[in-house]
Amino acid sequence: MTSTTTNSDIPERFWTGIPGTFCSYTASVRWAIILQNAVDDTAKEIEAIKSGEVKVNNKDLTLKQGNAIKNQLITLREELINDVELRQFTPEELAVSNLTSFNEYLAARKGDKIRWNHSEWLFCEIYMYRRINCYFALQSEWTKFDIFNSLKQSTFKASLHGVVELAIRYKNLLPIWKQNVENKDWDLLEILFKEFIEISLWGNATDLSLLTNATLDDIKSIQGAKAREASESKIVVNDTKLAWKTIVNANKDRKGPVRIDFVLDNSGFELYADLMLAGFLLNTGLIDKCVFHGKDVPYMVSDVMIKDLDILIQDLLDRDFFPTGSSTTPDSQALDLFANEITNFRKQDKLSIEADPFWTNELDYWNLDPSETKYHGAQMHKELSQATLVIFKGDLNYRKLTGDRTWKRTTPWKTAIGPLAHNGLVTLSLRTCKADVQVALKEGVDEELCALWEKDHPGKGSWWSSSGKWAVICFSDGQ
Ligand SMILES: O=P(O)(O)OC[C@H]1O[C@](O)(CO)[C@@H](O)[C@@H]1O
Ligand SMILES: [Mg+2]
Ligand SMILES: [Mn+2]
Repeated sequence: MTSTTTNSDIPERFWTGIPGTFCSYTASVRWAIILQNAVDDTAKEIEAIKSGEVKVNNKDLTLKQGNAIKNQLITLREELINDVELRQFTPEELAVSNLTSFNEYLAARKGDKIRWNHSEWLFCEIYMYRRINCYFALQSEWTKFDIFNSLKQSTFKASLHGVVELAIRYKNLLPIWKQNVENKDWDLLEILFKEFIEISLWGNATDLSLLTNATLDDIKSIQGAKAREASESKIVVNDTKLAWKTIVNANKDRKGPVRIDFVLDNSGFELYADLMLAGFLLNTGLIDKCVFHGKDVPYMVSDVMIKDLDILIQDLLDRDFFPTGSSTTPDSQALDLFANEITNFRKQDKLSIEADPFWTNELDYWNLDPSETKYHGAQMHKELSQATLVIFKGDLNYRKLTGDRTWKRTTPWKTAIGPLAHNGLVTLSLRTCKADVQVALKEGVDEELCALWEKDHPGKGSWWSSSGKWAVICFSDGQ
């Protein structure tokens, strides 16, 4: 595993005890809120079962188990608030979930007395979601219950405006895409690639200003460029052109099927935006196959599980979920068309979704390398090596790519991603910035944005990178 960084100059990871960081704020404030929401949503499910609104096989047992889970979550929240030492997973928890790597981590640091507010952020945050998941996995009537599903669904439902906008744009562009399969207008395709990359990038923002009812001419017009310029100004590192070149080269000297993999982030609108990008790439013939990598357990509140793709398609076809009038209205037809497109892609095996345990353990992506043979790092590296390009979505993936370390913010991307810079994977990180870690900035950019953010957030200027208001698009050719 050749890496451009030697051990000595690899900085510490972000630590929940560093005062004044977004990381310590997350540990001391936000996690307790996330846990309280889980308690509340469990209580709501229990009430719905009691009232008969939710039908279950064995009502008494389900209610008894539900109350046990609710009390365990309340206790976990108290542990967090009392900043107790993190315990190992028990043998019965290990029996239902892949968690040995977490116990190894804790055993190796026994002396450090790892506590909630005294731990590496990356490990501790993921550990918390695994602790939550164990409570459900250990109760026979709750093993398939996704405690975050109601939040995932309510957020997606609220995205109606953006969902319809995108579906109509897709329907309008489809004929143009199909015309480009044989003789490609590469300039046009590049403009559309940039547009759909930005749609996927900003996935969780539903007010996609790019998506006014712009016609194709608008996109190519000055006005379109102005709209794109506005949103591009928030992208402080932008390697889109390098990713585009990779796709063009793969098309021009086709040595076999062209495949793009997505290491997914959030379900709902972000997954929907990812499907739009996949639809563009598949319908123009730029790629033959798209592989989505989701999570095997509920994770980071909103991350995609395989069942969430099925639910998304059902939601698009459900006139109650998205009230777009009768099935003959233009909006309903656009949603139905898109849902059927995705269903057909899956039937034709042009789109598949998988969920390996690697994506929900605490290992950072420096372990996405042939050298990691214990927890599927090598296996996933082999799997992703079949792709022309691997797109990593969102902030947590970015934190795992960079090891969530306290790098100088001008650290080159290829330094921050360690072995991934040289182990053959061609990668693109599409990240809305929601954490302290930030690299690959040009000289002066961080100072400028810190000063800007400081104005309205005294003492927290550097939290601009945790605000979700800026984004980065970072490419590595893996060579
Ligand atoms: O869904 P995303 O973009 O990965 O964001 C998840 C991020 O949200 C946070 O919880 C915000 O702090 C981070 O811990 C995490 O990296
Ligand atoms: Mg996420
Ligand atoms: Mn996200």
